[in-house]
Amino acid sequence: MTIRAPAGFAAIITAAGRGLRAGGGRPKQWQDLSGRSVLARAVDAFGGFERVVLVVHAQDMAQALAEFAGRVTIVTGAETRSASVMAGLQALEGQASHVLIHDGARPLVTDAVVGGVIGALQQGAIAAAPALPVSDALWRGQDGHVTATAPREGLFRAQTPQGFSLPDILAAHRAHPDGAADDVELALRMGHRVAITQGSEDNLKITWPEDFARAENLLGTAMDIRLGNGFDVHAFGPGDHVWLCGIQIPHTAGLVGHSDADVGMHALTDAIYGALAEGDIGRHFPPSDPQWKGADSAVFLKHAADLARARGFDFGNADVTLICETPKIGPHAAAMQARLAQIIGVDQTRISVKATTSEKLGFTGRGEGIASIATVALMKG
Ligand SMILES: Nc1ccn([C@@H]2O[C@H](COP(=O)(O)OP(=O)(O)OP(=O)(O)O)[C@@H](O)[C@H]2O)c(=O)n1
Ligand SMILES: C[C@](O)(CO)[C@H](O)COP(=O)(O)O
Repeated sequence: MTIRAPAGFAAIITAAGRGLRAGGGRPKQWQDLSGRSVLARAVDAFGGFERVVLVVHAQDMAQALAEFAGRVTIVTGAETRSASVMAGLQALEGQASHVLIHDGARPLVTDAVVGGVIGALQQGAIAAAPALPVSDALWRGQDGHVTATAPREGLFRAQTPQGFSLPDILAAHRAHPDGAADDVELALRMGHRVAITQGSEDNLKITWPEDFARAENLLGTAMDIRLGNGFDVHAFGPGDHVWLCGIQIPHTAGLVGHSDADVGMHALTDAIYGALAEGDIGRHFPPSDPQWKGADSAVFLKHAADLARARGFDFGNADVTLICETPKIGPHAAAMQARLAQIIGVDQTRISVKATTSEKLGFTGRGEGIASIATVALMKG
């Protein structure tokens, strides 16, 4: 159910930010959240409003028109959130009595939250906005240490949509072109009383990469299971040891590579990137970059594992197979499993390392190098 707004109530949805803190290939509001974009979910929440103005970045205008034309009025935003809001307000001037201003980055706003703001405005408030009381202790900190505590009584975490009488918030923006963190701050600067309405823990603002996983959990979407595979080969060359799955093994040859040439760890790292649709090691650690010359491949594996966790995934299991005639892997397999488990941060029982020969066939059979294949399962939900 989408709440039906009273006549004269309009909405502005701000979506012109670049989402730098959230990362990803494109701004957070355009990224997928369980099958629909963050922004599509935010826009849907205001489907019961007669007028909705969507503020987007100039670079996103084509996509916005393709996705939302006909449902909302689309205008171009500006450098700051306040300036983007101002662009939306100008588009609404004279066309509504009240406006609710909402972050396009808050996709899970509920009817109850929107209804609370509308209700307060209908009862005569010039401004009303949802918030939640701060429930954790508050500290000041510096250099990773607590320097002081701060009282939390009377403190709230501000959310959106923030609702206003349209002429009053327009006047506030015109009087303060320097902007503010949010629109309530501008209303306060004008001396308006702002009613606090009930916020919701579900109404999170997607800000950091891990917020996508939080939002997906709140949506209660089905478990997301990802499988990835990786394959790698390194040739033998001069040397007296090889690195395999993080363990140094004395050998009659070394493995040739830009990094430490740990073929097992590379295959596993690529399997994780594959499960995340994040390319391969070369994309994240280009071989053309001299800083990775001779690098410990644990750096690559840890990066991939951290990326999976940042996306909200836990490790189901990983299975690595080394393909070579020599050296013998069996005596080292347990140590390899332990080392891989340590780097990824999982119990050893979830990591398998095994080996096979290729029956003297092919390049591994001729002892020219070592190949490895790996499979990983990631789970979320
Ligand atoms: N110039 C801007 C900046 C922000 N916003 C919007 O305001 C909301 C809240 O801003 P924020 O979470 O800070 O988004 P970004 O500015 O995109 O994030 P970041 O600071 O991480 O780059 C978002 O929906 C964002 O798209 C906007 O319309 N115009
Ligand atoms: C408007 C807002 O979402 C209210 O909590 C918040 O002020 C936006 O802050 P940001 O620093 O632009 O993310």
